[in-house]
Amino acid sequence: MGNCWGLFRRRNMRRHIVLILIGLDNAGKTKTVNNLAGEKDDKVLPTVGFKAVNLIHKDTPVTIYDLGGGPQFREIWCQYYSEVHGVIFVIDSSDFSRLDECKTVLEEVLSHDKISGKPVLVLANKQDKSGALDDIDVVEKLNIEPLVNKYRCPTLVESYSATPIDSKSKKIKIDPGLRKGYQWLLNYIVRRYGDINLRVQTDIHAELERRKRLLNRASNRASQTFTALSDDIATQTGFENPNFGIENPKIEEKELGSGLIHVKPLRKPASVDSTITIESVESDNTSAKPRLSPLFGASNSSTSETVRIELEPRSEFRKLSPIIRNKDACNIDFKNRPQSSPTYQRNNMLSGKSSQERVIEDGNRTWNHAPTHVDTQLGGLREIVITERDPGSRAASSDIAPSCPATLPARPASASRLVRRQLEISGHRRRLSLRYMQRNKTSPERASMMIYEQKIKRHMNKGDFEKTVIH
Ligand SMILES: Nc1nc2c(ncn2[C@@H]2O[C@H](COP(=O)(O)OP(=O)(O)OP(=O)(O)O)[C@@H](O)[C@H]2O)c(=O)[nH]1
Ligand SMILES: [Mg+2]
Repeated sequence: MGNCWGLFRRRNMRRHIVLILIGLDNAGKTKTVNNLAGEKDDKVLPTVGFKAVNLIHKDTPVTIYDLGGGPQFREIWCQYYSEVHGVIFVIDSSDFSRLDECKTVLEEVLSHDKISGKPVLVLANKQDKSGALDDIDVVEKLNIEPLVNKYRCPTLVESYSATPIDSKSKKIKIDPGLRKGYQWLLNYIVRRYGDINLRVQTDIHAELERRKRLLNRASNRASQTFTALSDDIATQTGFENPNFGIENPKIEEKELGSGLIHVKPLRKPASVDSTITIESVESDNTSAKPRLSPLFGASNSSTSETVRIELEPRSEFRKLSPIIRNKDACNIDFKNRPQSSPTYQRNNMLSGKSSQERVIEDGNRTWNHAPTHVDTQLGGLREIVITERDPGSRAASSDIAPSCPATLPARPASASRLVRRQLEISGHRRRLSLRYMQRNKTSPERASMMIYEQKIKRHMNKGDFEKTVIH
């Protein structure tokens, strides 16, 4: 029974020997492997990259990787080290000028942690050339003995010639030295196949894991870049155009503050969250970078007004606005900043003294007590009120206020156009544009409002605003 089990195991144990064939360029590696494969080659060309040759040794498949020996190809040798059971290192024993280079390269190979301890066959090729070093000379010149001892590599050095002596003979002759060395290497591996193969499989697994980690890291980087890129694209192709020029800046002062702006997302957000960005630029300098929002920063404008922005529909408002809605309120504005805000403190200093009440009519509804903020320190800050749309007046509020010029279409295509139009109407010296951005729900910035300053971006969170009811 024990014998049957052993036979069964032996039959089912699939051996596959993998060898690597390396050495300096022009050493005769390809010629050697062709010789082993029984291929007659009159002329061989330098190997670019690698070539895999499949042979059979006593029913065991053998794969030999013939790698290019040029300096540019030596870097890829190590990519094969983990999966090989043994090494064939070929030397041109007639080329004395490259013996030092050869010695350095051999040490680099043997010292590699995926090679150390594996069997190595050193072949001293081109014995047919006069003055070629034989195997003993090669051992001496390349200092092979201490080298292989140091890296615990079982090694055999054989001299041979890859060019058959009888070149006219049709039958391929394998040099006895080559045959002997090759047989020794394969027999050594077969005898210790279990141990060597265990090491090979472990090394392959480790290498695969390493490559997987690298790939994951690379794909993470790629997705981050993609997210950043798509955000950028969303910003650039959303609804705003920071360099939009005001076509008709000469508008009567009396029209200031008139009109109602409807802000609506281009696409209804489904699985993504949304952020609105408000920014302003000087209208008389279209190439200027966006400056601090007139909501929160200094303004050179001497005018003061209220720009109303209506968001619709009501259910979308939370998604769109960074402001928390009051439980019982239906109107929300930006005017109350947190108490820590310098603007808020300045407002308090001026509390009510400079603020006026203004009534703005949109034709259907009257906006009472919409406070216009005048901040002397800020040089006439324009106040922007974002108001939730009254659901009862959906149809009416979808129209532009009658006080707007008649040339305007009933529903402009985008929020930025609406805002620009509002500013054109008001003749404001500064331009405001709205950005509609979609962000992944998991993004921590999903409910933030970006205020653009000259060079830096400031993120305003929900907590930066207070809810207010406008009666
Ligand atoms: N005289 C002689 N020439 C040989 C022998 N073996 C190879 N050559 C010649 O040496 C040259 C290089 O042989 P290759 O087999 O291409 O050498 P290689 O090591 O594969 O070179 P790379 O692919 O560039 O790394 C060829 O011109 C061969 O004909 C040999 O035993 N004797
Ligand atoms: Mg070659």
